[in-house]
Amino acid sequence: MEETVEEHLIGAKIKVFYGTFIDTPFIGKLRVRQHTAVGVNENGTIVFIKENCESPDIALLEYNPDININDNVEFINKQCEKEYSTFFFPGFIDTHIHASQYPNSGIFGNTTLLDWLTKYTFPLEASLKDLSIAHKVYTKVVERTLSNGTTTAAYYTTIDPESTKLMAKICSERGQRALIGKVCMDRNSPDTYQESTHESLESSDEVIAYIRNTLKDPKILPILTPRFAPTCSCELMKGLSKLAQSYDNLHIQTHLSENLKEIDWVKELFPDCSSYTDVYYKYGLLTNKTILAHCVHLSNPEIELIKTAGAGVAHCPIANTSLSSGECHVRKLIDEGVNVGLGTDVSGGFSSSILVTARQAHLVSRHLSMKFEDEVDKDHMKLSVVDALYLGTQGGANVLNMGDKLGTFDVGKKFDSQLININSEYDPVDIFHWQVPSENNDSFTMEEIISKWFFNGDDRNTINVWVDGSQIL
Ligand SMILES: Nc1nc2[nH]cnc2c(=O)[nH]1
Ligand SMILES: [Zn+2]
Repeated sequence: MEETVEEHLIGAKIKVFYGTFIDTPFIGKLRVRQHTAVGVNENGTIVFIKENCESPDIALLEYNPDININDNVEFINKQCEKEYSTFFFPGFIDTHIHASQYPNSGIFGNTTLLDWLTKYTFPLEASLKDLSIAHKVYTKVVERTLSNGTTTAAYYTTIDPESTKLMAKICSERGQRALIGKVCMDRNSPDTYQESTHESLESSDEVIAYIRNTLKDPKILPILTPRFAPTCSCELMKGLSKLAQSYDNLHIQTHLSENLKEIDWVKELFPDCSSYTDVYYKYGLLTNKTILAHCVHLSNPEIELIKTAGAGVAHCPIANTSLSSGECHVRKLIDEGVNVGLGTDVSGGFSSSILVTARQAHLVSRHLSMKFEDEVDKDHMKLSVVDALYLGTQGGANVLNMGDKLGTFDVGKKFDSQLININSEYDPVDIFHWQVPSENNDSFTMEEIISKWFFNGDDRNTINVWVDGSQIL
């Protein structure tokens, strides 16, 4: 017999999270909701939110008066006496990270992009063909990103399909939401780390088939990954574009306009294209599901192309400083209507934490502002703490074309969350008693408390993590 909708609701399991919820629904906006109950169904989707309610069971019964509270409900009560100190915050979204480069975090010396690739990066990536090494590295990077509150990541692996499948399996088993991309590069690469055009396309297809038909975890998605134009032939890029279309618009990720020498090289390699961005446009790789890492030196027509395509930018401020690439004009991109999120870009970036990356985005925007004469322009270039947190959550979700599913706490979205505690014995934030938000004039606002966490916090403050409503840390 078919269940009625009501019977289904009565029998269904539900989790009700209760406490303080903080998120950034749009750039510049910090939303703080206290004494709030958030109901999450078995699929990990938020089904109700009730603000300012005395207890979570009242909110639940309002949502469904017939529910059997004893059997079908799990309450996760994190409302503390010290309301300011423990709060749910959306899981961070890393829109650009090379899982395979994790062992080199912090190793870049004085190199810049092209010699860094040759000296450090290609040899390391090649070594992950050994599955036992790949297993160690990939297990560690997933553990590390999760402990820093990253619930979704767009990963690059290497050119090797077997270890790429292993990475997808590790993410699935550990419960992280991930886009997994086998790197494609069929020219201008070392002999020991290069594939033919045919191999690159075949093995990309093999990884897609594994993720879709064998792994079958809806949280794990394949993403086509032409490394960057200099290492991809026109045939390869055309082939990948076809592959993306044949699977109903697959995600694509690549690098764009990171370093001036790289840009000159692209001009030489593609004399028929009007710009670096035009290369990806011409070969069908610029879609509303394309993630473009860096975008430091874009011209106005390139920004227009990206905007029209609906592609997103992964801003990687740590890597851009470490490899001396330049400063991305994040505010300008946002003003022009381009989606921007944050990428750790491990190991061009030395940290796998989006909180550290957001901090760096904040600082880089101040360096950029110093180049402007006009006081209004100077100020406008600066990203606030709240802006940077937006980029690490909802901004990133928009870049992945998942803005309606991830990034904030709203009905219909997935419950991907971290629980932040900024008043535990070993935490590094150090809020003093007179700073605790209260009626007292000297106390801090919640925005100031968030600012202390933003600049001083680390993984010790991320005490739990949920993806799709399931606790995984
Ligand atoms: N930062 C960075 N830029 C790239 N451009 C091409 N490959 C890479 C890479 O691995 N890291
Ligand atoms: Zn990168």
